[in-house]
Amino acid sequence: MRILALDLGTSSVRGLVLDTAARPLPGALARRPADVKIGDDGEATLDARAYLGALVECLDELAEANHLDGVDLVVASAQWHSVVPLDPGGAPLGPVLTWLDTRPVVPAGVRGPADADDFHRRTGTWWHRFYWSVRLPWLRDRVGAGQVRFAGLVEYIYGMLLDEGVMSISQASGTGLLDLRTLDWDPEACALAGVRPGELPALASRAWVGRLRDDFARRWPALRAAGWAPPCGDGAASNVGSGCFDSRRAAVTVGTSAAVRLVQRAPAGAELPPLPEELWRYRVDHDHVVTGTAFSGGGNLYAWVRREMRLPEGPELDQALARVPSRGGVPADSRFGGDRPPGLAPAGSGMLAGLGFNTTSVDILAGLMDALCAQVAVGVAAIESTLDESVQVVLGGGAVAASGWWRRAFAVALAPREVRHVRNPEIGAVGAALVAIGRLNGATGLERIVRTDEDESATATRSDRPQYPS
Ligand SMILES: Nc1ncnc2c1ncn2[C@@H]1O[C@H](COP(=O)(O)OP(=O)(O)OP(=O)(O)O)[C@@H](O)[C@H]1O
Ligand SMILES: O=C(O)[C@H](O)[C@@H](O)[C@H](O)[C@H](O)CO
Repeated sequence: MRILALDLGTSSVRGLVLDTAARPLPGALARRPADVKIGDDGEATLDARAYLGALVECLDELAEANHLDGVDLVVASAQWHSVVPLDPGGAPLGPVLTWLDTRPVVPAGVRGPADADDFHRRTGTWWHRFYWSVRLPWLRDRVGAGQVRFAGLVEYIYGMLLDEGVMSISQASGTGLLDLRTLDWDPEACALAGVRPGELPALASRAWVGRLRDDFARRWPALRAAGWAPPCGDGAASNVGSGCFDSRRAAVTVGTSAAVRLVQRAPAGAELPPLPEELWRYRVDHDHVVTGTAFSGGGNLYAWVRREMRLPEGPELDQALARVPSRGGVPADSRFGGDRPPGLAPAGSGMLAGLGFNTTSVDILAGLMDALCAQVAVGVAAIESTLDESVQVVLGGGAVAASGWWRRAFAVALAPREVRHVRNPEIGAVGAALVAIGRLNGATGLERIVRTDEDESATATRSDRPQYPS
């Protein structure tokens, strides 16, 4: 048995083939960049058709190299919170609003949830521009009077590729419209969203399995008989792929964006664990919740410095960074993309301070990376506030896989906690596979988790190493 894992990320779309234990098979990876359109007004959108096209190209590439042979399960780690308006035939009526889009505003004159604390406990979210309770009325105003339904990016894609389009419990929880205990749409959140029956995707049952539509099965015959599992929210998948699926370990993931989260068992219908007021909560699956805080600045900060300043690359960058101690970069505010909920700072809230004639692009990068470490440290403390003991922290994601300096800065910011690191940058894909095959017990499929102070040890195997340039 082989597993095809799709990673529907923000800066790229990837398809990877994994073995039965959810270990990536060497060389079986196809990747296409995704092009987020960023506007000065807070726009951050993706073109749905172009994104689907990029995924189709990834699968064509894997099929061409016969990597899809023997695949019988397809899983996906997909970005949470995105939304695209669709016409009744499933065609996009506009671009996909991503998590980074800060334009939606709460409508004037509308009273929010009757009991904001209870709303937060039930949905794990707030009445905030980030969630569908605010995004759908804003989008509806823009698409005009015709018939419309709403889907996330992955529901649009599955709707095009598969014989039946549904929304997984994990993806639905990222909308902010799901009651996390009953696993049904929350009536008050849906009323705030102004959503009518039939305008939201159907929720996938625990046993749901999708199949490729005939035209795509002809294109990729190796996938004709494969079952497609309900997609997992990328944050949830990243925790599981980092080996963090119980209260002992929190995952810090730095991909395009960043987050710190804790997975806990909470079967459907059971009472949920306590939720600190500054943290969100979503679902991994029918049996687990994930609680945490996220930041819009992550690997995109590195991408910005690289694009806008003369940042050295590869070993030259590593050597220049080695001269900057942790907390030695310029004082910085990394909120270039604005606040994530519950914060309200708009896009463009980043800041650099203490610049001098000797300041280099590397000092600026270090300051921005350190600023994120400090935000994450506050998040870890909030997560620990509901637990009896402090957590072990596992770092993962493409950006920390590529940057030893960032890993060491996290270890300093999170001390005295034990900080470990997953070398494999494909934690989302691995995690989505582990969730789909029900192996949330750590027995198999996880890349070796190493201590950050063992990072540069000569024991790293080729497949352990980051696949991104430094
Ligand atoms: N040397 C480096 N130092 C810091 N960040 C880096 C480095 N090299 C790459 N990155 C960043 O890593 C990010 C890519 O990570 P990853 O592939 O996990 O993201 P993604 O899956 O697209 O994002 P997300 O999961 O948030 O949607 C990019 O934002 C890139 O700028
Ligand atoms: O846990 C997380 O990582 C966040 O909650 C998500 O908001 C992701 O950042 C988003 O899906 C973009 O990838």
